[in-house]
Amino acid sequence: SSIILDSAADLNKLNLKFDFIVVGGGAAGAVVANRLSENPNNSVLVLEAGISNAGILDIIVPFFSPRAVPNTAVDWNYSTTAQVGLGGRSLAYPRGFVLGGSSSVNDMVYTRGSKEDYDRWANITGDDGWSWNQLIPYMRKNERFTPPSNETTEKFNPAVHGYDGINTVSLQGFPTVIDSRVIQTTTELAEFPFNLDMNSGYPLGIGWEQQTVKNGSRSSSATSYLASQFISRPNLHVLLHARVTRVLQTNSNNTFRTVEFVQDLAGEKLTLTAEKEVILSAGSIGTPNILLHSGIGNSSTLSSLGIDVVHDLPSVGQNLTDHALVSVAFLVNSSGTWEDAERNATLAAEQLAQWNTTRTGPLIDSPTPQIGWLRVPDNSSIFNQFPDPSAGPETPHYELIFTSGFFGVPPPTGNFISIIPAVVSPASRGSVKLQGNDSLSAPLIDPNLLGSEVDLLIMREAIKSALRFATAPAWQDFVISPFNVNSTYTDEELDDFIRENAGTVFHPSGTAKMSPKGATWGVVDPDLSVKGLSGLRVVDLSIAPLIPAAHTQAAAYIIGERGSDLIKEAWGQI
Ligand SMILES: Cc1cc2nc3c(=O)[nH]c(=O)nc-3n(C[C@H](O)[C@H](O)[C@H](O)COP(=O)(O)OP(=O)(O)OC[C@H]3O[C@@H](n4cnc5c(N)ncnc54)[C@H](O)[C@@H]3O)c2cc1C
Repeated sequence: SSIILDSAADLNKLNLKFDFIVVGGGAAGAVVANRLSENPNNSVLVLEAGISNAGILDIIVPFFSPRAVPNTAVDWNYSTTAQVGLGGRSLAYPRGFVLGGSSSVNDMVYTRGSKEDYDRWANITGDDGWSWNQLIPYMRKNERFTPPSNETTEKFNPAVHGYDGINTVSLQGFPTVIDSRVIQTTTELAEFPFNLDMNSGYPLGIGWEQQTVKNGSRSSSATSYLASQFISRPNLHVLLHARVTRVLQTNSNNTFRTVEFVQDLAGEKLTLTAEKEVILSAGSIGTPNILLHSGIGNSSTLSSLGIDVVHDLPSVGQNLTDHALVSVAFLVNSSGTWEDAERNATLAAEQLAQWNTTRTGPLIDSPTPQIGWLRVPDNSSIFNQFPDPSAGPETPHYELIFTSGFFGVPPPTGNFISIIPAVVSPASRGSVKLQGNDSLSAPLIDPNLLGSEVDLLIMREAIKSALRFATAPAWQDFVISPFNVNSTYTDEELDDFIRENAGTVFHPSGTAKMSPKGATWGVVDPDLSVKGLSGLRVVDLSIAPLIPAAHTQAAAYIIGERGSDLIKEAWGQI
């Protein structure tokens, strides 16, 4: 009996009390709901603003992930403020509006980040529980590593994976025209070494992508942590179309266990009170938005917006950090790139039929067969001007994402591949702010992409690196020429190219960041409880004090796993 409900009236009829109310059924929220409801004595409710994930082809078929967002029914359909670092452009800023949250709409790349990334969290928070070594058990609780049955260990290191976790992680199952050339390049150009497994804590080098795909379909937090065997627990309920507008004081002044929500944007405001705790898992945009509308934030800014201040916490919504990317496209002399099916409806229909009938073919994989993680050399003049923004010498400054097709809308003719550099240890910081006191209006989202000069300089180097990669002998009978940028560009021309073309990897983090217990800055303590309040915790990527140099879903899952244990610990359940 599935207990996913659509209407609060149906929930009320059940006449239940809930120990824990989880706000947002995304990557981290679904983990919390699953782990807390393992204990049959805990009654757990998830309030998810978005829709059901069931039956939506664009989020089930891995290769269709770029169609899932932006501007669809499963997207919050946000956009950013004008980005200074991008020449004043505003970008679409998708977030999953669906059970599973952004894990239901993301591109399925699964990367943990570096050991140094998490050790830096431990240093900043003063809690060694956030160090890499202590988080390994939580990485393994998340991961059910399931390489294709014919896969050898030439593509991964079996020793670093979890095999009994809940979320399936696999390797690409269908070959692409770039695979052998990318790997051959690692034997030809010393600056691009092969890395057998980028999830070992030591990501530097070029290697095979690991992806959240199970038997040819997306594995999201909704299909894994909220799979039927879990959602059928009598002590776990999920209410969809339930958009939390505020958390409210319960009884005493500093206790916040009551949530206010709406099901219909024009409808009445409903409230529910948790017996034990409310857990905000609404993500790096949703969580600060709820806190600010609740009067928890910078008191003078809130007052000026006409919001009653209940708790002065100036860091709420600050520290928004994201990864910028830009695509370097190459014209190639080969068929077998994405453009073939993009320009041929018959071929596209055949591929879908193959996926439908046998879960084989090109649609079973995310669009990213290989990835590289690289550093600007230590002796670069960049570091005479700016401190190194990375977590340490084993942590990348930038990433190269390899695809066997044109990233974005392809030109009318020609076959393409793309190498997509991204700045993964950025210095730029932005913010989530309110535009007014209407709790249903969209917040002002400023990721400040490439807003710090050092990030722009690193992006320049990353583009040059992508261009050098494609000059290896491995590409000589394949690449005809770079298509949208080339090695004759001056630094000024590169900067113009970046500002005109850069976008986001969709990794907003850090807007409710952790700090040491007792610190006057930060939003949550290392146990993820909101500073100065009781009954209220945050468990999602917003608590990251610094963005990991990685695609961020693994971090969100890890936070969900450790966060669940911290809650159980607080209630004497472990
Ligand atoms: C287009 C896209 C591509 C991406 N690609 C990758 C990738 O390939 N690899 C990778 O590792 N990461 C990727 N990411 C990022 C990754 O998915 C996120 O970092 C991760 O999902 C964050 O987890 P979270 O739990 O913090 O938030 P989310 O997963 O976003 O969950 C937040 C949930 O809260 C709900 N919510 C928000 N506000 C409210 C409210 N007021 N009331 C009730 N519910 C609310 C949302 O609807 C959502 O379900 C991508 C993201 C996007 C958008």
